Amino acid sequence: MQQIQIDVAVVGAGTAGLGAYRAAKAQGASAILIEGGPYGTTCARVGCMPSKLLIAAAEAAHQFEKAPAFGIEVTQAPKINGRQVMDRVKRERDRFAGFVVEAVDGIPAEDKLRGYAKFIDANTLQVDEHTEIQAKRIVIATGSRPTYPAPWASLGDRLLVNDDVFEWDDLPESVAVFGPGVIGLELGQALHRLGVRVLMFGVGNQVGPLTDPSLLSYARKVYADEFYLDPDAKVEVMELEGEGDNQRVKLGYQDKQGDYVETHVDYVIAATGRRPNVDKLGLENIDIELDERGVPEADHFTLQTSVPHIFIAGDASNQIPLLHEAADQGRIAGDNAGRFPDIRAGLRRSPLAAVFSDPQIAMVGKTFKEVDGMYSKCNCYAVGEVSFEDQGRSRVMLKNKGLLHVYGEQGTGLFLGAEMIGPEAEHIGHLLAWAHQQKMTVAQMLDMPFYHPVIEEGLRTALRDLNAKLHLGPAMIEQCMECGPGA
Ligand SMILES: Cc1cc2nc3c(=O)[nH]c(=O)nc-3n(C[C@H](O)[C@H](O)[C@H](O)COP(=O)(O)OP(=O)(O)OC[C@H]3O[C@@H](n4cnc5c(N)ncnc54)[C@H](O)[C@@H]3O)c2cc1C
Ligand SMILES: NC(=O)c1ccc[n+]([C@@H]2O[C@H](COP(=O)([O-])OP(=O)(O)OC[C@H]3O[C@@H](n4cnc5c(N)ncnc54)[C@H](O)[C@@H]3O)[C@@H](O)[C@H]2O)c1
Repeated sequence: MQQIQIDVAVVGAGTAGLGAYRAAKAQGASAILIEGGPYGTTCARVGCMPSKLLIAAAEAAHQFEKAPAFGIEVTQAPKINGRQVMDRVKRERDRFAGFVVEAVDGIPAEDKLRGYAKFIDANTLQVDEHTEIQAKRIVIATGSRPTYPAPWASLGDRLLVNDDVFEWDDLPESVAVFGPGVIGLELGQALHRLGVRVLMFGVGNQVGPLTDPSLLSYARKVYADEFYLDPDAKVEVMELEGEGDNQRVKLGYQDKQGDYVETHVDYVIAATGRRPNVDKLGLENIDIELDERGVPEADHFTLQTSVPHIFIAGDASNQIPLLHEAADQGRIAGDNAGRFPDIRAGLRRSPLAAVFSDPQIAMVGKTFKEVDGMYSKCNCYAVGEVSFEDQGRSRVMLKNKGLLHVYGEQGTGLFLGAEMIGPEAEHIGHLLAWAHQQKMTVAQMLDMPFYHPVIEEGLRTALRDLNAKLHLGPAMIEQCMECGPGA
């Protein structure tokens, strides 16, 4: 067995691991990057980028459906060429992943090791059967993987996860998507718009990451108006039928009226959540504090675990499984592993998440659930609201579906957070996150410029409503003419 002695070992060469490696090296430490799977990162290979490529194709197809409402006749139904759709998705995906692989190629060979690492003790990692590493400090950056109920595995290759979808050469005729969370909504709606028959099933009425009851019920309706979505489904039968190319998945479920329905789909896509890749790391060999999911507990600002020289970053940390968070956490964990024991608190930005469904969803700062949990006893928060159904620019563009709630603190007028389902939520979410990180009050946000006619005028309406409800500004004027028509 090869023996290696190193200052910092980074386990996992995804977004968090690459950042951790660079940050540790920048501190002058010797470092090694260990990767068991393919280089290229989850985000570029099977996550953010291919999903957005599929959505982009779906949006192009959807324009034809919207055109008649503007008076533009579409005389022939658009032909969606599934092979060409998937070809572009994979070609562009490979280009993005290729950039990452090129960056990894630029890392000196002696700093890279292929294979799966596991802990032998708190300073020793074994990589496959070929190498033992003695590391003074270790960063766990092993990412996450899809999780689904074990019995579903009996569906064999008719059960898919996101990774499999992006390997398709052609689009199937039909799929059942389980889990109307972030991945399910994005993939399911895109496939529907690309002509695939989509049935989407959830549990407990949850849709996307929303926690605000009004927005949740809006979301349930708006997506269900477009494709079959039952967020609290009762699926009684899910089994394989037929052989070879004729094989299908038979589904038996109670529809929303309570009637039993039987149907067949080509594939079941499990989008029922992800679990951190820490279960095969040999954590039982080290005395480390774990949370209820078996993930090492870590300080939010330093990413240090209960074992001082072990840090954790990215999806593996079970904190906020998003790309920009993985990048930030990787940098902080690597920097601290490099400079150990003189560790520093890193910058943790205001929470921001976006779902690229249509309408989009954005979550900023504290969620409704968090705000309500912290402030409801003293009755010291208020909610400002705008509906995008009558909002000027949204109506102009026929994107007038959605609702925005902004939360503020009574007394101080501090902006606490927001949940949104609606047009351009990815951009409104950024404005709100920047304001949140600057710790702005609602009044300060209202002092900022708003152009006309733009969707952001809807945000201004919600902020004015909030300011009034916080008793810090005048009551809302129903038809505010100086605000601009439809603002
Ligand atoms: C379909 C989908 C869409 C997404 N869309 C978005 C989006 O639009 N925006 C966004 O912000 N986020 C999105 N995400 C989330 C984002 O992709 C992840 O948060 C991010 O990629 C996590 O990075 P990471 O470095 O923690 O993990 P990864 O990039 O997965 O890296 C972990 C690496 O560790 C390796 N590894 C695991 N165990 C071991 C071991 N024992 N030894 C050695 N190596 C090991 C793995 O092979 C992997 O390469 C999406 C995710 C999915 C699945
Ligand atoms: N746009 C983005 O930023 C983006 C896109 C995709 C993924 N991601 C990241 O990936 C993470 C994982 O996404 P995800 O969609 O897998 O998880 P998720 O937690 O967002 O959604 C899982 C959904 O599955 C449902 N569910 C659980 N068990 C079920 C069952 N047996 N049957 C039917 N439904 C069931 C849950 O109620 C939930 O709605 C997200 O939290 C997000 O951080 C981000």
